[in-house]
Amino acid sequence: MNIALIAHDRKKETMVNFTIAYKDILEKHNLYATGTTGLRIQEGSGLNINRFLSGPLGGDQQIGAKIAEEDMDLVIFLRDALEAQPHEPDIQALIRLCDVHYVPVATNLASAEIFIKAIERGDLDWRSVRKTDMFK
Ligand SMILES: O=C(CO)COP(=O)(O)O
Repeated sequence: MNIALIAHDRKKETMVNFTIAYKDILEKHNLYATGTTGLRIQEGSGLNINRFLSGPLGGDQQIGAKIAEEDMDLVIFLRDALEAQPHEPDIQALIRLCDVHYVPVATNLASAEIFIKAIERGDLDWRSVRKTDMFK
């Protein structure tokens, strides 16, 4: 399964700790991240991450493109809801595309933990069916 991991600056430590805590699950999947988040995860957890550009430089849009192409199965986006981001339109666009394409998206740690356990149980296995059938 393809999983995107994104965190705003004040949530990056939480993201790193999350990936360390769930490394045994995450390492079975293809992991993608925006630039700085990906670097921090790699350094902190040792997980292998496919890194895009930093968010403000277009990384959210690059992940959005994968969502639009039905090539992303889960997005964990630990947003900072208390600080304005210069690239807010990109963030909104990414989340909008998750809704358009039925991609589960967790925007805080509590929902991220539920999704990661759901993946382990196989609750998101329907994604592979959608990928092959829906956009033929
Ligand atoms: O800004 C981001 C998401 O909107 C994250 O980008 P970085 O991972 O490069 O900090």
